[in-house]
Amino acid sequence: MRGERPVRAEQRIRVVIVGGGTAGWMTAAALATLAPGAATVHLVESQEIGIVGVGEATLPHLRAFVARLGIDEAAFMAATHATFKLGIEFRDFGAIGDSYIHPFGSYGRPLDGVGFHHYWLRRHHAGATAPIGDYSTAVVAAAAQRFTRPGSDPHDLASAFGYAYQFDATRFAPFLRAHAEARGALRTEGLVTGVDRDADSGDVVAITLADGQRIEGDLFIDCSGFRALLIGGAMDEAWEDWSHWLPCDRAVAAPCASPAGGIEPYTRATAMAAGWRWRIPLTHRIGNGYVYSSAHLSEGAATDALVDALESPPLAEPRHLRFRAGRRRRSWVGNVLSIGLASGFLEPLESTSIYLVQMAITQLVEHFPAARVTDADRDGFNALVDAEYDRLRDFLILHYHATTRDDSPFWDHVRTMTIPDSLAEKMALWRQTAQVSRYSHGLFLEPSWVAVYLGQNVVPDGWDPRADLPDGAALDRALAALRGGIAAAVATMPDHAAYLQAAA
Ligand SMILES: Cc1cc2nc3c(=O)[nH]c(=O)nc-3n(C[C@H](O)[C@H](O)[C@H](O)COP(=O)(O)OP(=O)(O)OC[C@H]3O[C@@H](n4cnc5c(N)ncnc54)[C@H](O)[C@@H]3O)c2cc1C
Repeated sequence: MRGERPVRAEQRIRVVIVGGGTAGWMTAAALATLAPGAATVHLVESQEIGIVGVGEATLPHLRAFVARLGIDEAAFMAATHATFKLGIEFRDFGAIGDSYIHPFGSYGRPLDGVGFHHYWLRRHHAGATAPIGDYSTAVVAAAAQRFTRPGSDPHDLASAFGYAYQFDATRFAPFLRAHAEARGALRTEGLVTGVDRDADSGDVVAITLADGQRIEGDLFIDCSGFRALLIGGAMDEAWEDWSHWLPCDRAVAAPCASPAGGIEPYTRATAMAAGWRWRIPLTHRIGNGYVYSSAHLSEGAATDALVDALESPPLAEPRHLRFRAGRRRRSWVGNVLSIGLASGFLEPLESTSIYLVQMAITQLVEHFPAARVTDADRDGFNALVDAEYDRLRDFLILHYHATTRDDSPFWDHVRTMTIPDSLAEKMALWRQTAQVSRYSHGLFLEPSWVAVYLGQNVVPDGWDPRADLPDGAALDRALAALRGGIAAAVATMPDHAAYLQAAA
């Protein structure tokens, strides 16, 4: 599998996956479903070690994964106690008391090729008070706790949004396991204790387990989580550390009972003294956690702050997790490819980890060697993974850096720290021209950046001059009609909790 060495033409490629968390079973399910003629799949996991098992909020892309694997959405949602998600509400980030929703979907509609937010900025600077969220169907529906699946006409305002899921992460991997095993994936329970490498090529040829079993393969996928047994251990691939920009390195998590009333179709992130707290409503409980910087807060104080903030007593002992922001210098080295926490970690502020797993799997399936793996395949894969990680890193840093908070050492640090040049350039472009750096693929396109910039009070003084062309009164009427149309469309949507019940 290395360089130009042909793979064994007479057989399917033997894929060995180390790790049975979300990353491992997503990979196994995808390969068993999408490449059954090309690969055999053998997954090794150790229940003694267990899985991270947090990761309850997702992005709309997961729907495509579920659909492509032929998974029935209703069955998947029932098995994982899932709710629908229209975006993330950020509280207290730009300043204490502030709140905005980063929606899955656009604001308004572009007019004559000019983005809607330019028109909004023009009217905002003229004194108009309606927040930009009033022009997003996802924001208005989320705030009203209403939900329906979008229709197929993208020009219809009522359909101008996407949705994702909030689910019980401990149930996702077992659900996918059943799917993968039904399609021929093999599973072995055991602790990996050794890795055999070819002396000449450096490729991994086999892993050995504590009970002496030896499992050979052609392609090894490291889904061993933070342990990174193959990519970090055997291949010793360097780690690029980003903790100077993203200092949160701990989390404490605890579920609590759902309050009476509705179920919010959105995740909430509330800024705290030394990080932020998530709140994720599922059908049977609320998931909560405090992501914090251990340089600024002790474990005990973080736990107390989380428990104090819960709506009801915790349903389980608080769980403590440790991590570091960053990524492997290369995710695919030789015949070892890392997916999930083994390849990198970005805190869950924008629910990006499972997306990154999915993106890597999609690339793997697309690059899946028909006959041989070339350096170009590996380089192409690594370049895409790097680009995604680097852009997400900048997007997350923006949430911290774009603040006026000076109420704790943590917020003083992130407000005043030196940010990556790539983010400084993006912010300068926005401030000067109200333009968002464009890229054609990947995560978080223009509306997402607009949501966070405006939500955190980074408001440019100018806008695209073409937005000055329409007559002011006519523009006001058009904006009012848009708001009214969205409000009317949302008013016809069912209550989210009732919709879930009807769909169950
Ligand atoms: C606090 C926190 C909150 C998060 N929230 C979100 C979120 O809201 N949304 C989101 O998308 N993501 C979130 N994530 C990330 C998400 O949890 C992970 O991306 C996802 O669970 C994938 O984990 P994994 O499969 O890579 O690793 P793990 O779940 O750690 O699985 C590792 C596997 O490797 C196995 N293993 C390890 N060593 C050995 C060995 N020696 N022998 C055999 N097996 C071994 C383990 O048994 C396990 O099966 C969050 C992460 C954290 C830490």
